[in-house]
Amino acid sequence: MTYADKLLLEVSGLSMSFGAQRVLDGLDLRLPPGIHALLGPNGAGKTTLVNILSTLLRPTSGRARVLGLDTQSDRRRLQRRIALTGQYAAVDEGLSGAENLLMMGQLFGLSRGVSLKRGDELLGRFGLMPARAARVSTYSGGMRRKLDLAVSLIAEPELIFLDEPTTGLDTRSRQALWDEIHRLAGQGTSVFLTTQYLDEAEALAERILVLDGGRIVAEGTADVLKDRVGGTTIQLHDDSGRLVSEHPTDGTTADVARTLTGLAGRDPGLAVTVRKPSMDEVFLQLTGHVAAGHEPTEREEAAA
Ligand SMILES: Nc1ncnc2c1ncn2[C@@H]1O[C@H](COP(=O)(O)OP(=O)(O)OP(=O)(O)O)[C@@H](O)[C@H]1O
Repeated sequence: MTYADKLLLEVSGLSMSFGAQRVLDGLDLRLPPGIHALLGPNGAGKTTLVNILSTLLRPTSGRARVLGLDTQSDRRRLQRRIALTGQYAAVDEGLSGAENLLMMGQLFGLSRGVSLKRGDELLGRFGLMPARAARVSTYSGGMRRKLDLAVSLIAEPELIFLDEPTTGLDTRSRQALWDEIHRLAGQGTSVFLTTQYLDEAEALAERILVLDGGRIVAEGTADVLKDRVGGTTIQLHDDSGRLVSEHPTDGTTADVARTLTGLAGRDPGLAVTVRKPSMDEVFLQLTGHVAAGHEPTEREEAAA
């Protein structure tokens, strides 16, 4: 097995333009198997990248290998090993949930019996058993999204692309999807998801990629990205909550104790907080603008 075979994704010099608009601008990426989140604001090019990686779209230039296969020349072979769940549920409205799963299972070469069995397992896992025989046209948005995910999992892909999987879902459905993504990862399926939500990227992904201006502007674990933006600090506040001073720390008990010993003599009455920058602050620092759906805090406005 070559090194490239062990990589989940390998992208070099990838660019995509629509007319005069350059959406991706010479992207380079090498990712191992695992859960990866592509984070970026509206229009950053997340869907465009996912569509290229999942073979739906041909890049203007550059190349991408997924699971060791070229997205253009090995298109067919690659399509059998990946699944894509889009922002808009792509299931047949006229069929029931069970029929959609049966159809997709058979399309992927599974027998009728196996398709039905696996389909019912998936319906159960997503809490859709009561709606098993109901037409999808009667499903709520959240139910459709879950069915969409179930449909893309029936062939047990090695890699699943989830394009903004929880956009528009209520908190409970969102949590159910998060749980399912963790479960998938636990059984060895890799996940490449896009999101505009920092908390989602932080909760799910081992590695976060920040896409902005057609390029990956940062890459790493949530902790690594937070460290790039100044890391952990000890903050001291007075009675009225005003920030009096802020001191860098590595966050360990030894370092916090040492720092506080020095400070306690000077300001014995102040309140202490040990604080890591939020993913929102990280996003602002890395891209120069706030993330979608986020009201900037005073602190972030000051930082901008
Ligand atoms: N087929 C297309 N033809 C022309 N322009 C396109 C096409 N697809 C995408 N674009 C443009 O490319 C840019 C990036 O779009 P894309 O959907 O990849 O962004 P995104 O990061 O997924 O955004 P969102 O979070 O809003 O889904 C946008 O300005 C969009 O209008």
